Amino acid sequence: MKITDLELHAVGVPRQTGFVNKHVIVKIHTDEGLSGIGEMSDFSHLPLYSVDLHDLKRGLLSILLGENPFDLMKINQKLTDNFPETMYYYEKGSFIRNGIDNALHDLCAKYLDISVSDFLGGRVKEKIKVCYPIFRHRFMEEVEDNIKVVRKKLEEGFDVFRLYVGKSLDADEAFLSRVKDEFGSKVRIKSYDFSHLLNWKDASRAIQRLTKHDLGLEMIESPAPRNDFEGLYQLRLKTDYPISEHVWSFKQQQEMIKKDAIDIFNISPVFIGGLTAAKKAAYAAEVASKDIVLGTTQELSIGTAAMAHLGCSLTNINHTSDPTGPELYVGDVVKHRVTYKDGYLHAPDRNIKGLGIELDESLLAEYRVPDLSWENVTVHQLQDRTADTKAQKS
Ligand SMILES: O=C(O)[C@@H](O)[C@H](O)[C@H](O)[C@@H](O)C(=O)O
Ligand SMILES: [Mg+2]
Ligand SMILES: [Mg+2]
Repeated sequence: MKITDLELHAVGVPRQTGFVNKHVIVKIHTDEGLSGIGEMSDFSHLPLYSVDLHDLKRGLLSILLGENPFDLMKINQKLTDNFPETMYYYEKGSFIRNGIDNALHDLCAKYLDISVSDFLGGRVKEKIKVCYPIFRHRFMEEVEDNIKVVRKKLEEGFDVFRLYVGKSLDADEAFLSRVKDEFGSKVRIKSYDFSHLLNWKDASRAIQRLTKHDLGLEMIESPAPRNDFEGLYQLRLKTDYPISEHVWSFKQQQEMIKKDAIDIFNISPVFIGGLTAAKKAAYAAEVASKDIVLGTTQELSIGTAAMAHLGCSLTNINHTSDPTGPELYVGDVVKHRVTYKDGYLHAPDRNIKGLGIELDESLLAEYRVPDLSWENVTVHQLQDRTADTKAQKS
């Protein structure tokens, strides 16, 4: 089987909050008549530059044309040579590699007439416990709106949430005590995510305040600037709560292992550049005796299905994971979205080959946007994933 062509389609899909995220849907065609689909998820993160899709397609074709999709290691090596790791969380090269690697997995599994999880090594489970995100409070008046989100999602079966914190600790605390008063033990908040906004000493003081409201806290995420391994290590000594951090390069993962800087690796294919790379990061974590959690950029259904296949094939996910994109977006580009039930992400039926997800061409056309260019967005909108333009005073 040889790769003969590639299609890249940019789509803009709004979230329930009104915030629009741009993704790229990938199709890889072969001389066997088989095609694979993938997703380069959520380009709507800082830094403010955009990828030119015509250029990208030309470059990727120069890497992929004529290759056998089963040569995953060779192709991934070529991709990494051309879209190298940069030690930056939201590096767009990783999103690009991920979309291609997703589609290659879909293609190879379809060719073999098996599901992607069987291609990845089989299943250890059928579903993954996940949590719904509560985006960062900037103002006290946002607390009641977020309580409404908890109320609604609890009715839909989500009993675990994670909370982005660190901009208004008063509001963070008010939210936590409201959750406790209204929902008691029916709701858990599994992590506080500082998103690298604070230095470790400020984060340490914030952790002291926020952990007074422990509602089932499993981890504290990104409580130091990116790549501040020493800061993470210092924090780890100061708190009994496990510290988690995203993995965005193998060098960074190596430094975190060497420094014993964290307890839990947050692994998502999009940030490390594909299923192949994510598997490697998960195995590295296992060798280093660290836990893992499946992270997210909030993918659409294709990206989420890829993660569900991966997650169900790994033996060392021992924390509530994060992928809930299809629950956040108002639409999708597939015939049937991935399934969430009782707070679990279910892997697509194992009897369906490939990713088990079918593109819907009319939805693809409906959400298509001409390119990945930026509309008017502010830094706080990008950091806090909100359509609200009201800025903080300080
Ligand atoms: O755990 C995280 O840090 C998040 O999922 C973070 O990456 C978010 O900004 C996410 O990517 C989103 O788009 O909401
Ligand atoms: Mg995070
Ligand atoms: Mg994202």
